[in-house]
Amino acid sequence: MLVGLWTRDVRNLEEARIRFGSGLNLIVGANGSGKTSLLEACHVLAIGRSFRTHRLARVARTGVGAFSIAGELWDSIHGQSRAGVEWKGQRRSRLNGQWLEGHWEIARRMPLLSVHAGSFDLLTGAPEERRRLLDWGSFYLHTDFVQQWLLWRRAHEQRNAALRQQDAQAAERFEPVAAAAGTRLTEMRASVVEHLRRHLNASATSGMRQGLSGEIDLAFRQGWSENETLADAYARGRTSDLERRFGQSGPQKADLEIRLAGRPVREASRGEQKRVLNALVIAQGLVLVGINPGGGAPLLLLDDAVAEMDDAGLERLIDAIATLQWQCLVTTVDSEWGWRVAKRYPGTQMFHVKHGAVEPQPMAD
Ligand SMILES: Nc1ncnc2c1ncn2[C@@H]1O[C@H](COP(=O)(O)OP(=O)(O)OP(=O)(O)O)[C@@H](O)[C@H]1O
Repeated sequence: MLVGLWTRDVRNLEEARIRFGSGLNLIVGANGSGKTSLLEACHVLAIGRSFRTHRLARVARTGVGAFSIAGELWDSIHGQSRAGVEWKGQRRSRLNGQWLEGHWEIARRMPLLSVHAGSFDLLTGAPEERRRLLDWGSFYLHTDFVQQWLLWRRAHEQRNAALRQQDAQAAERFEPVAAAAGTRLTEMRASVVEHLRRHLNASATSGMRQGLSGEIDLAFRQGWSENETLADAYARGRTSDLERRFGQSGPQKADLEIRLAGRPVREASRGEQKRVLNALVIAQGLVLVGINPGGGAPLLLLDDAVAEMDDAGLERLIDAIATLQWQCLVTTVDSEWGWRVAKRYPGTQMFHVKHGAVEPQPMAD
């Protein structure tokens, strides 16, 4: 749970200090006030990346060239932790006063899920987006994920470098490690698909699926022929890989096919896609909770919740989150909608954002 957040020089937010509630937190403000920037700060703190840009430099307030974000976290395994991330030409992360090598340790203590304008890329964009979903799940489900992923990526890049240099012997030398780590990585990804598939059809997502023309189904493509091992795929493809100067099969080619009513979800309507996204995000959260009951509940970020969804769809999503008792930050320009939600779910916290300043809103009786 994200108990408190402090940010400096994140986009138009000069400085913000917030104590969040453990349930629904509504962030209300006009267009351009800084609502998405606040969610972006949470995302950077949790994952070390933004959901709006690959370049953290862009997150820093124009003219400043640096930003800092700190959070007070709580989970049932570690108790209270203090996490921080700052950027000044490069990213540095720290946990409980110690500088970290990467950002993994914070991600583990702050599992986060988000739905925002870019989330549609998961359904309609490049396979990379869906591989990221599979790797996200593998990270939480399997303790050897980081080790195997780093092993595979290094061996894969070394093999590709050898292919570029037309050195068949060197390429072959990296294949055993790439095949072993790549096979394990693929097993983990397949297990995530199984978990997601099960939760997608669970009762917790039934509200999100209501009104859809059929079932949501997932099919995993591992990145090479199902009829051979990865070691065999590397060996069989080596001559052709040398001609092309890069490896054509392996985990870097994996994809997840998402189908609605038997058709690729990219052909579904925007409203249907939004429901599929919402069902997927709840399924992801259930995967986390399933690993660590009681301690693994995610922080959910919903940017511009009212956009692109009918009232019934939105109501069912908020209902599901409230029932599951997950912490959730929801932004909206619609303060009337915000007050309605706050009235319906006791314990909801409300914040108002105006010209980059965030203020808690006292709740009406
Ligand atoms: N690096 C930056 N430095 C300063 N301001 C920035 C930076 N990047 C974006 N902005 C500005 O910050 C403001 C807040 O943007 P943000 O996307 O957070 O608004 P929002 O409240 O989510 O708006 P909307 O409701 O329209 O989505 C915008 O005016 C934007 O132009």
